[in-house]
Amino acid sequence: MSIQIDVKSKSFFQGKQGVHVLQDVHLEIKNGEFITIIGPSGCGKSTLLKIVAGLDTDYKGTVEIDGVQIDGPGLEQGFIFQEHRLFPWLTVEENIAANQSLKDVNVRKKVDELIELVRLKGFEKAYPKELSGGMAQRVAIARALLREPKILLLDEPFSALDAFTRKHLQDVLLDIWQNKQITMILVTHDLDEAVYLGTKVMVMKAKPGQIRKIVSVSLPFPRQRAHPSFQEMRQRILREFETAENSPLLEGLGI
Ligand SMILES: Nc1ncnc2c1ncn2[C@@H]1O[C@H](COP(=O)(O)OP(=O)(O)OP(=O)(O)O)[C@@H](O)[C@H]1O
Repeated sequence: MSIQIDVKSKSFFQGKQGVHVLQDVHLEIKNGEFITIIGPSGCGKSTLLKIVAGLDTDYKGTVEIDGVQIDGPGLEQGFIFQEHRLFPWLTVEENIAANQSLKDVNVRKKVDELIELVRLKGFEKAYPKELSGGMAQRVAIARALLREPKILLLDEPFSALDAFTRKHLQDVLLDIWQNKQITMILVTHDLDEAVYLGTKVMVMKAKPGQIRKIVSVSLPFPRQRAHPSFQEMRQRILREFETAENSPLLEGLGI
């Protein structure tokens, strides 16, 4: 599904104090694209994602999915948060099914397929407390996919995980994107992750949050992090941050 984002402005008000978070964010995302968003802390990445998810409708402008303006959360959009938000009292398969019955043959079939897709076979009956962080996040991804969203919105989904698990889940996500042809928007603080996954990397600037640059990444999948063309792309995006206003991000990248 294509997404037309036209956010003219977004502010938060606390009492009479207003924080101007987003200004003139215009972006067209084509069906099947994988957009990664990167930018300094507080520039409004999560706010923008919530607007596209229909979780925040209090802004000036419009967001359209396939030409239809959204006014709240819909079945088209799946949302994956930084923390997995699983129900601790439900097993893996029950969490994935959520409010649908596993006794329904169709639901059972879909849950089994998803367990296979997120590589959790053998853990169907496990409870969240028995899972690693990476496994729990895979359950959360499967749960979001059960509703067959056409758009998946991911807000720093792997940031709490160790580097090895993170790389593994990046590949799981690419598998899903290639198999299901879902339009993806992923917010990250990790430049490597942004370049590894995105068909386009959107670089934001802060105060107010705006698009600084959209860089197309035409490297073929699966991408090789050590390849010179990957490193060149990484450097090119990094240069977009080479201004004082974006220095907090550079610190976060350990550069
Ligand atoms: N519900 C809210 N009420 C008031 N202010 C908010 C609210 N949510 C976000 N903000 C403010 O809006 C700005 C943007 O927040 P947002 O979480 O979208 O940034 P971000 O780019 O995702 O940050 P980070 O990279 O640190 O997660 C911040 O200044 C934040 O304090």
